Amino acid sequence: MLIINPSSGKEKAMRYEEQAVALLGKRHEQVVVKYTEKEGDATGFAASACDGTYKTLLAMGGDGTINECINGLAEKEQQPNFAFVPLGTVNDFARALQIPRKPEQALALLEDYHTKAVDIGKLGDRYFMNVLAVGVIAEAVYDVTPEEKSKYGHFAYLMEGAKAFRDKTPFHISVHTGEKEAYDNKAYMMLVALTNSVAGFEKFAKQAEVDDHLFHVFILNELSIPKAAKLIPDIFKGNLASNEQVTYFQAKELSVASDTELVVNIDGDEGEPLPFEAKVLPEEIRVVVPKEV
Ligand SMILES: Nc1ncnc2c1ncn2[C@@H]1O[C@H](COP(=O)(O)OP(=O)(O)OP(=O)(O)O)[C@@H](O)[C@H]1O
Repeated sequence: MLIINPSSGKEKAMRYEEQAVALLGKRHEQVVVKYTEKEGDATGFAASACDGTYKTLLAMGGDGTINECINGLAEKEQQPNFAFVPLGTVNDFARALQIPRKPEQALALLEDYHTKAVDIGKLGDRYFMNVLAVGVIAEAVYDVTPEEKSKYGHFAYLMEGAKAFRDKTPFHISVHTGEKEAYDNKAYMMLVALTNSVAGFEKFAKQAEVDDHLFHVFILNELSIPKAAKLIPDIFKGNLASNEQVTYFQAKELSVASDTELVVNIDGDEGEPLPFEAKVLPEEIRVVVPKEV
């Protein structure tokens, strides 16, 4: 099955349809093409590709479309392998899996066809492949307009994030990992990363492997202006875990609560209000990746 979000990546997806169908046709007897029209379509199509007759699901779209496909595939018994052509602005999942961001090169992976089983996360009845976020950055994401996104790419998020920090107010958050209390204090932001790449910063969680069965939790627990100056280079260099304003730990499951009204951001989209529980589903999705990954 080929799922195309015709609106993704400045309408680039349609240009690659023919090439994608030809490549899939070399390996498979039949190719079914589905076009999304609205939110939820990709999830529905991906779920229908788990009926046992499909061997490969190829998606062409941004992180939103990929997240939707994962929501259709997760915890299904007869999952096809999942391939994708990243056509969004940020493409964190592609960065984490070293899937080329040039569409022709991403499509070429279908000729070599290596797969890797990767972890995803589950929160309530929703699944995610990249990141959960609580706090200022999470809210800043909603303020980024499509125009800013196409003009500044992932730096648009950083700019909104920096603006949000001006009006900083910490909230209280308590985090349990299984039975153990891992954090119970004030925080400005919490990020739970499954992959190294967050908001386009490939070293953000450099310790994260796509199949390590772990959440990598970063809590910004302090925010003083002189120290904040070190935060940005630490994000670029991958030293966030050892930054003195950051508490870092790993977990297989999390339960998170706050006495402030907060909403968790799931892979860049607005999710549920706190509290929430989340767990890793180890090696849940088989993704077509470059041989060396
Ligand atoms: N035909 C369509 N026209 C407009 N919007 C669509 C269509 N089909 C799906 N969508 C919406 O597009 C969203 C996903 O967009 P996606 O993230 O894949 O691409 P993008 O916006 O180009 O990527 P990015 O956000 O990284 O820039 C879906 O959640 C859905 O709401």
